[in-house]
Amino acid sequence: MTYVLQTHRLTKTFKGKESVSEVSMRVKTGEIYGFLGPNGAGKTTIMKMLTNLIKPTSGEIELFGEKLTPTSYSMLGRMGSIIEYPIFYDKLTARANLELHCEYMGYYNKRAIDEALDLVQLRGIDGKSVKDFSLGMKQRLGIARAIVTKPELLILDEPINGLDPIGIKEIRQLLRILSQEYGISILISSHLLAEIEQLADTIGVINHGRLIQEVSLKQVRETNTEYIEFHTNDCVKAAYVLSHHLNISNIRVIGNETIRIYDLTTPLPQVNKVLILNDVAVEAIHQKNSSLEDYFLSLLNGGGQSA
Ligand SMILES: Nc1ncnc2c1ncn2[C@@H]1O[C@H](COP(=O)(O)OP(=O)(O)OP(=O)(O)O)[C@@H](O)[C@H]1O
Repeated sequence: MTYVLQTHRLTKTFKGKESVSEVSMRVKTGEIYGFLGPNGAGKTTIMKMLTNLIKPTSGEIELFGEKLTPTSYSMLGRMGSIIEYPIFYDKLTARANLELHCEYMGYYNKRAIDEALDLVQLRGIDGKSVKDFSLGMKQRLGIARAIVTKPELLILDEPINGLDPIGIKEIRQLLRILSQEYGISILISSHLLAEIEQLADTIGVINHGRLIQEVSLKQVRETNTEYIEFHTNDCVKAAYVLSHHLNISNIRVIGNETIRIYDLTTPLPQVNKVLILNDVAVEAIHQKNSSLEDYFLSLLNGGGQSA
């Protein structure tokens, strides 16, 4: 397994307050990694450090297997990014903006601009001034600018924020093409699970500057589709009985009185019986379907610890 990007205890402090705290994340080469967290969680700050726009207070960043330093210019040339809102020279045309960017990056390949414009479906209107572009068109032009120099890694900060459903679908399709057909690794952030769950291979959940969880979506889907839930006044004892008498380890304790069992190999009546036989008071035991949303919400709300 190779990683295109890794951070080691990455931390950023602004005026004595930690906005990013000891984040150690790993993005596999070729995957789409979704950064999920509410506004203010620290996503943009991390992305700014990854692209050398701001300097970490402590910790390390490794890109393409090498440590990022303030002078890693060649490494930055292997990345494309949109951090916060993409800014253009408004009076210039879309094509002129891309030409300027290529010049700035020292990248000279006449065909690359046409290819990037084709990919984001702006080829026919690339002679228009950017000031006449809609938000969706600007986002697509931002992606064209990020990919025109043929990067191996794309870093996109909320690229679908503010777009209508059609615009969101277009960007999603485009990112899938970039990943699957061009083999570009992508790190994308969003505060909405629905926006990235259809796209990402791995999700890193971030809240209050900390990486709470890094999981493969496939794994989450497999383990969180169905579960048995019950209430009890002794979660510790219940967890012990489940583990030692029924050999069930995939459980989640929610708050003080609720337990979820994600391993459904033992039928509900049997679970109930064994708990009662071992003097665990069980209330309202039932089988439920969980959604990905429940799973991530419980992480963000601080509830749930894997036993
Ligand atoms: N230059 C700065 N000076 C002081 N505080 C900052 C600065 N940049 C970011 N912060 C703070 O760091 C925290 C994380 O902000 P950040 O923008 O990284 O979050 P985010 O997850 O990207 O959220 P959003 O989606 O709203 O941008 C916030 O509390 C923010 O106020």
